[in-house]
Amino acid sequence: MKALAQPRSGRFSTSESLTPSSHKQRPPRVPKENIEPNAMPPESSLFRSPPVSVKSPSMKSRSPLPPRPPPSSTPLKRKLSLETPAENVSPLPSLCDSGVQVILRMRPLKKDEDDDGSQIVQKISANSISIFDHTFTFDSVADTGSTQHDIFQLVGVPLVENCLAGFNSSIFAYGQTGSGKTYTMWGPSSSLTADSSLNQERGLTPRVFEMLFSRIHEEQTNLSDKKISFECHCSFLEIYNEQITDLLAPMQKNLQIREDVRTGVYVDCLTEEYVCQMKDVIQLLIKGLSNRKTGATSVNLESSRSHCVFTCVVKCRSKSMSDGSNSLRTSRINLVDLAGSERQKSTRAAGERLKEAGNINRSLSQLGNLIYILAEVSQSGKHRHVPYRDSKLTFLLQESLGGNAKLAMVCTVSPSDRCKCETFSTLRFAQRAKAIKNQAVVNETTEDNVKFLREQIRQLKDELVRIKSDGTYSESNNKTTGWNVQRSLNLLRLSLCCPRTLPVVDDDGDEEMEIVKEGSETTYIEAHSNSNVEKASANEELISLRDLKDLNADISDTEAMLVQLHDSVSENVQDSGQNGVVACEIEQTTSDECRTSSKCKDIAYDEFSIILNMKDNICHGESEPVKNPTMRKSLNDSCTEITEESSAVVGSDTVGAIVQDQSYNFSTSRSHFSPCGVGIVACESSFALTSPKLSLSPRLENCRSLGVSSLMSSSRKNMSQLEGDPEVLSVSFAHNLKHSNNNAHPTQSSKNPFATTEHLATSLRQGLEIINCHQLSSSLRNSSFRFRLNKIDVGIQTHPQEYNSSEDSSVFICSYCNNKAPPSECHTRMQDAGLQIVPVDDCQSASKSQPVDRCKKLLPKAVEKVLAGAIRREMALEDHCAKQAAEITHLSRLVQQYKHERECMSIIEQTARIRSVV
Ligand SMILES: Nc1ncnc2c1ncn2[C@@H]1O[C@H](COP(=O)(O)OP(=O)(O)OP(=O)(O)O)[C@@H](O)[C@H]1O
Repeated sequence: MKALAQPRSGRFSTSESLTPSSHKQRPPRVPKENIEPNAMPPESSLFRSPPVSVKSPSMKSRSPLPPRPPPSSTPLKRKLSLETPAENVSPLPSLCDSGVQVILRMRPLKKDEDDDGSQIVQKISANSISIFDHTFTFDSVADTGSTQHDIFQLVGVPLVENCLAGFNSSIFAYGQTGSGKTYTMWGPSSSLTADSSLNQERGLTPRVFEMLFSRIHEEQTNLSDKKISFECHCSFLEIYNEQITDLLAPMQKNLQIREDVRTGVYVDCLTEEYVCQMKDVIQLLIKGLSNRKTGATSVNLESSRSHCVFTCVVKCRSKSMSDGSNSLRTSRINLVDLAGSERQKSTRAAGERLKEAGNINRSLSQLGNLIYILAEVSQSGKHRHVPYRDSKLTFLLQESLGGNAKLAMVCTVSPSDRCKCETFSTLRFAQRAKAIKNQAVVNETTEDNVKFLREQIRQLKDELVRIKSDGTYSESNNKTTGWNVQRSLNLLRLSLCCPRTLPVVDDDGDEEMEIVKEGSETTYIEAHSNSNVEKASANEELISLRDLKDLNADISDTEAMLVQLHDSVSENVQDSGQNGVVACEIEQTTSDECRTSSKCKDIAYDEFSIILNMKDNICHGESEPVKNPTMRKSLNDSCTEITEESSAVVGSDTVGAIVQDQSYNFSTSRSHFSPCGVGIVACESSFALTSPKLSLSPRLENCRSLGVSSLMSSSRKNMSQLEGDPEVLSVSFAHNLKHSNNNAHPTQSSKNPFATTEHLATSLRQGLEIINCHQLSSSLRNSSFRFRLNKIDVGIQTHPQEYNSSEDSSVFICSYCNNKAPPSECHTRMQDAGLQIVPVDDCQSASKSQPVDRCKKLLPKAVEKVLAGAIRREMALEDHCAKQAAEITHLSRLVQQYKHERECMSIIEQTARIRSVV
């Protein structure tokens, strides 16, 4: 059985609520109603709408509240905004923007409090009090002499009238323990007797129902032109230690709060009793209150230890005698007696009482927080997260707090000096509550509504048939129905685009809250999880979104890497200039020139040689005769540290290095391996560009903060030979990366996440193509790498086979003197030195102050370390990126499939909803 069902005709009769994404959305808040806070509701006007402010555009523009969607966005909304209460001709509910009515009630001093008879709280006018030179103003102040009848007149009568007019209405009693909340709401238990009408102490609730039944009878008698029937159903629950218990069936504990698109929030399995007379209500009150958790504290002998909510849903069906039109008004009354806040110091609670007190205070604090936020939103107009789901109380009563209900709050205080802290706290709470603006609507469905909705159903059915038949969507039909079939899809798109910060679809606090609490995906899920079907889809969606989120993060990382690589590739292309030789090539640039060349220096610092090239060279190197088996194994494993013994490398390539502003030049022989086995053995692969591997996407997260940049010396000419103009590729790549980055950025949205995903994949592919081109080119020609390791700037340069083949292969650069020398001679020298890589100006520097030995030791180790690490990373990244690429493809397919299913699902759901409404 459903209870606490919030009639939401004001919601669901708007087109907004007809969309799957908006069923939880609160009606947008509008400017403050221009009525006196304490103004009584309209004269008994069951079928006359209560005062409603007409929202003119100018009024809207002055609103401090969050901007609303344009009123003409949908037909239903348009009607809603144009409606005037006087005319009351619209089939749609009238709208009433109302502030919270706050009454301050002071209970008389108790005997034990009456030390000197002085009261710290003084009533200074009908609606204000003073306390220690502070003045607080509310809607009304009921001092110690006020009676139960006074309170009823202040809040009870308006509640009844509002209820009969079709508004949801709530009264909350808030205050510290022992301040008189229970007394105010129900009266003393002795007052709840069969003949309670004679008891002057009976509380607000019995008085309200007395009046309600009386007014119902009155309406049925007086309005002779209409046939009217009323139905009232009551439920009674308590929230004790964050668990809901049915007070009318106390065996039913730990009930769950659920939400329904049509009826709103309700408590599952809560007993609802039909009541038609006062006696019925009194019985329920007695039963419920006797089941409520109470306990004795030092402050209150019969302290309520739970929040309790008495709810009555009143349905009024009327049929006009003149034109035979039917209408249904549904309103809901919530009478809430909150547990009292208490300080352990004053109540000296212990054991179970202490635990209760903790829960009570926490729950009240969450309520206070929510009130604070709602007040701030109402006053500043700023959009904020409203944490309705922080507690059962706020979640259950969310409609009363800032939503579709008229709310009155009776704040009770003790005038005793002992309670000044709690009293101040209550006064501040009351002041904040006063600032909240609810937006109540008349919950009425008329025949015109039904006609309108029938027409919508017809159109939706047509749309559904059309989409089922050809899978297309008609925008024109969308305009006529006012319902956007693609909205859910757009939400998905937005979610996909901004997985970390989902868009707030409307100024609905609850949805916003989900964003903060559950994360972006959850928001979307929550917003769509009011049916099992939706939940199932939502779960799938969640999985997809999470996957995409992770994937996006990975792609972002990869892209960042690619951008860096691309930058350096571009730079390298520039540096290569016309001759295609890197600027720092040792053969063409002396070490001094390198040092003095700012360009060279800039490049040298914080840059690292291209990892991919190393990998490629290793692969190519395998086809070369391997004279050092140890090294070969090392290469193949790619992960082991290369030992110095295995570093007797000589190839036809030349390796240059710059160590701490010193340039070194090294010669290698083709018949040997380098210590790192990378980029030194010349390759013989073809220039022909085969399809590049998709997976290469270096990732530098563990790269010891090495700045990475490729300095491969591939000329434009070579690139063109490979495939197209490299610059064209580069530009395209850069453009794509930039574009992809923009789209992938969490705070930025894109219109098409599917395109984004594919776009990223495309960018990755293109980027990798370029890198591979460079790899290929560089491995064939020459390349130089530079990096910085432990404050050492290192550069490595390889010279291509062709280059060397053009030279006399028996002659290469001497690593000692930087002169061309016969290999045997140089080899001997290198062996003597015990190093494969030696300073280029070793001969010269030996005579200088620079300690040559130190450089000799330093360089190989540094190079080995970094290169071995680089190879390892590169291999891992290759696998990783291959997986990513596969994942992207898979997800793209899933998303496309989901898109179609979702569209169809939305239409089916909407049709079902409208059918159920009708
Ligand atoms: N306005 C009042 N006139 C006379 N007696 C009052 C008034 N308000 C409260 N009392 C008395 O004060 C005592 C405490 O009141 P009550 O139980 O209503 O406090 P409470 O705020 O509900 O406390 P708790 O939060 O602990 O349940 C009761 O004995 C009640 O009869």
